[in-house]
Amino acid sequence: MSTIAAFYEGKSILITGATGFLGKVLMEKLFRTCPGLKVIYILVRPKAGHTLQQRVVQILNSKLFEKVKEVCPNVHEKIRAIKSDLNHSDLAISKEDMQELLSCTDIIFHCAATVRFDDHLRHAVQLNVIATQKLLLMASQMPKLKAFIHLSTAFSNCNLKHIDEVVYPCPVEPKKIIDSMEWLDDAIIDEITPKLIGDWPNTYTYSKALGETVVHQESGRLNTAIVRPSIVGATWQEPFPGWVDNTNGPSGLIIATGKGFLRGLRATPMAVADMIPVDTVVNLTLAVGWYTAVHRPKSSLVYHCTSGNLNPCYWGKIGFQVLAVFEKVPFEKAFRRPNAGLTVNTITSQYWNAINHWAPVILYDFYLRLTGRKPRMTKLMNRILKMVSMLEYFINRSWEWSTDNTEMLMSTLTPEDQRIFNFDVRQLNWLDYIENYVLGIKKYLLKEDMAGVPEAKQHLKRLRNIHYLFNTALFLIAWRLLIARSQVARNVWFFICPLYNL
Ligand SMILES: CCCCCCCCCCCCCCCCCCCCCCCCCCCC(=O)SCCNC(=O)CCNC(=O)[C@H](O)C(C)(C)COP(=O)(O)OP(=O)(O)OC[C@H]1O[C@@H](n2cnc3c(N)ncnc32)[C@H](O)[C@@H]1OP(=O)(O)O
Ligand SMILES: NC(=O)C1=CN([C@@H]2O[C@H](COP(=O)(O)OP(=O)(O)OC[C@H]3O[C@@H](n4cnc5c(N)ncnc54)[C@H](OP(=O)(O)O)[C@@H]3O)[C@@H](O)[C@H]2O)C=CC1
Repeated sequence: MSTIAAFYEGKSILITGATGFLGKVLMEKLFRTCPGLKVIYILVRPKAGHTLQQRVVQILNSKLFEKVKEVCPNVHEKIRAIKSDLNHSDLAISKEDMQELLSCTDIIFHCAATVRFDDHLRHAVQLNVIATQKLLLMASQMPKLKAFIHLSTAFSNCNLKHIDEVVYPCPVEPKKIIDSMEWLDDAIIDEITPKLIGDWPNTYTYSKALGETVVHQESGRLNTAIVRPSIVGATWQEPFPGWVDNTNGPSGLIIATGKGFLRGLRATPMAVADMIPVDTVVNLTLAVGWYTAVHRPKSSLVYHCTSGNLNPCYWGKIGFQVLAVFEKVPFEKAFRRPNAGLTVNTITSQYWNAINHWAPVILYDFYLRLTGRKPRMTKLMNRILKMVSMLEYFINRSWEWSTDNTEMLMSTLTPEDQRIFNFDVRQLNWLDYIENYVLGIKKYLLKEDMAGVPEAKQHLKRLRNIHYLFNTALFLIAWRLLIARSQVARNVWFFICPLYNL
């Protein structure tokens, strides 16, 4: 039997962020491979008019959990949703629930976070730093606790080029930042945010760095570990390839490209695209949970869950493959034919924005207005270009992450655990992975049926014809204007015309 699965047998596990992208895959894998676990507590907040129970049922009824139901039919009995809001100063957990958590929890996986790049610093600090601190305080009162595993990001030190598996000191102590958030008003925070975050590109990466420091400071008293994934993408293998359920990171850009809105990106084709499949992150995280609890390393360890140094892929290659998949399996109802380019040149990128991004949507919105409909394309384009501008930082640079701890952990696993909890990215075939990723976006995010592919191809043919017609009309108008204004153009025209009459 798998050593890791045996370890989780009979354990009570607390997961934060279980309703998120990574949290769902973590829960799924735990239930599927460790059905002997006692209970998974999840901290959930009611959201969008859905109660806790409704949110749990929604997750368990999703496609992601189909295999779990076969292996662990009583899964709903093993999941216990605890009402909590991590934005709240006391995490808004009831006294009874708190009592149960304190006395029963064996392991904590802290995944909850705000991953928005443009979040207000106050909110980012509240969730990614203060809530982490509160959870650590809770953890310190848990007599049975064996390990506290904190999910961070490989980009928490993206101000450095080479990043080791250590917690780097922050320029300002987290405590000082937390204190200042209490008395500064939003406007002042807005003003000082750029100075505070310094070399970090956004409040997300900055607050995650502070969060790590908070975990590190507690590591003397608690058995902690930090997992740092890079850009998390769709599942590679488990429970099936290509599963994804949000538009963060590459997914949003792939949709925008496939639907024909995004026609160019300011990106460096030879920059390393350090993506990592979500199931790989989950496998490493579960192995880290086991190792930290059983081997109790003397100091708290950081694990890089990255692909660049073991099996590098590049944005140019990913871009080509994404477009190649669109040729075979296009998305439905595209606005324009998917065709995009990468450039490192800012002027070219601005030109593309004007001609390829703004001009078509402005024209289309004008047409919608003329036909009495509500214009909507300029708003959408604004959102896409905002997303692109936020991601540009990450697609124009390469980082080097050392992975000594992660490789050490891999060598510690039994061959069976290396297979069941596989996090060896050297085995990943990028072209296959990207193909499944794009198909996964189509199926699970856009909910498009493969039966609609012939119609989608037909639609693209119609768009191509419209494109040719439009270009021909544009050329004729331009030529006509030129002839009217230039003697040279008229001479060329009269020279060519007789040739046509021959
Ligand atoms: C030699 C040259 C060869 C050239 C070949 C040619 C190749 C060209 C082809 C190109 C093909 C495409 C290639 C893909 C490459 C992709 C590159 C991707 C780069 C990714 C880098 C990521 C770096 C991450 C580093 C850190 C990792 C982490 O640790 S954290 C996780 C990452 N976090 C995020 O990604 C969050 C980022 N998002 C945000 O911060 C915000 O969303 C926002 C600021 C961007 C936008 O905020 P806004 O308030 O405007 O919108 P929001 O509230 O978020 O959304 C509103 C609703 O709209 C939906 N939405 C958003 N985007 C899309 C979309 N694109 N498509 C569809 N729908 C979208 C969103 O879901 C919301 O819907 P509701 O929830 O229903 O309201
Ligand atoms: N996705 C990625 O590319 C990467 C992610 N990571 C890290 O992995 C972790 C998980 O990320 P991911 O799953 O992608 O993020 P998601 O945005 O998908 O999930 C975030 C989770 O946090 C929960 N949460 C947010 N605010 C609160 C709150 N106030 N109270 C209770 N719960 C809250 C969300 O709950 P709700 O459903 O109620 O909103 C959700 O479950 C994060 O720590 C992130 O930093 C690291 C590297 C890359």
